[in-house]
Amino acid sequence: MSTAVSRVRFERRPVVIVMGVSGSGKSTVGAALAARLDVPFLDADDYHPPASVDKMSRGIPLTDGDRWPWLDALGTAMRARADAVGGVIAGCSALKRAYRQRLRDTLEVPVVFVVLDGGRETLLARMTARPDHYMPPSLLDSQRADLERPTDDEPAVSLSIEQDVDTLVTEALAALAPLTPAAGRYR
Ligand SMILES: Nc1ncnc2c1ncn2[C@@H]1O[C@H](COP(=O)(O)OP(=O)(O)OP(=O)(O)O)[C@@H](O)[C@H]1O
Ligand SMILES: O=C(O)[C@H](O)[C@@H](O)[C@H](O)[C@H](O)CO
Repeated sequence: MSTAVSRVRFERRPVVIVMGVSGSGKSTVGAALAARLDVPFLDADDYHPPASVDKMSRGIPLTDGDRWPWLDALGTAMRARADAVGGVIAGCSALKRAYRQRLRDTLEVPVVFVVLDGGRETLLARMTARPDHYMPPSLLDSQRADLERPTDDEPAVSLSIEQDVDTLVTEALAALAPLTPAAGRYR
């Protein structure tokens, strides 16, 4: 857990971005965490324009220029949920520090990044086994090259993906609980 995360106090309920490279489990862990916290889950995959999905499915990595409007669309949608419901979880690669800062600037409320971190072999195996996803395993190395892990001054909790989903959710809940007002705690 970073020093910065211990200073976060959620206003009502958790506002969290589950981040990591493709295949790290953002959609799976993010949705399970949101269900436990009883907050909406937004999958960043749903915010890409068709041209970006087409690009990735042809094995071409996205550029910063492709990603800025996508990050802004996701951040705006998260902000609306945070305002309406008090909390929200998103699954978003958020690979670079500047992307995370852009999301934080759009959100304007405290957010914690839950980083799903793991080795190339595990990631490749999970991407290869996954049926019907537009993201080809050939893009894993560019994802890993783009990844800038959060530093201590960013509000982030890092978890190892070499554990089952239930364990990851339990660990994330344990990290988030002290930051959450009692009335907003999960059921
Ligand atoms: N901790 C885990 N243990 C075992 N399998 C997992 C775990 N987390 C995710 N998986 C599986 O690995 C695959 C990738 O997970 P998922 O699609 O959630 O990743 P993702 O980060 O959202 O990927 P992408 O960014 O490419 O959409 C899925 O088939 C999922 O069921
Ligand atoms: O920033 C990016 O390159 C993209 O967000 C990718 O990470 C994909 O969207 C996702 O991982 C595949 O589903």
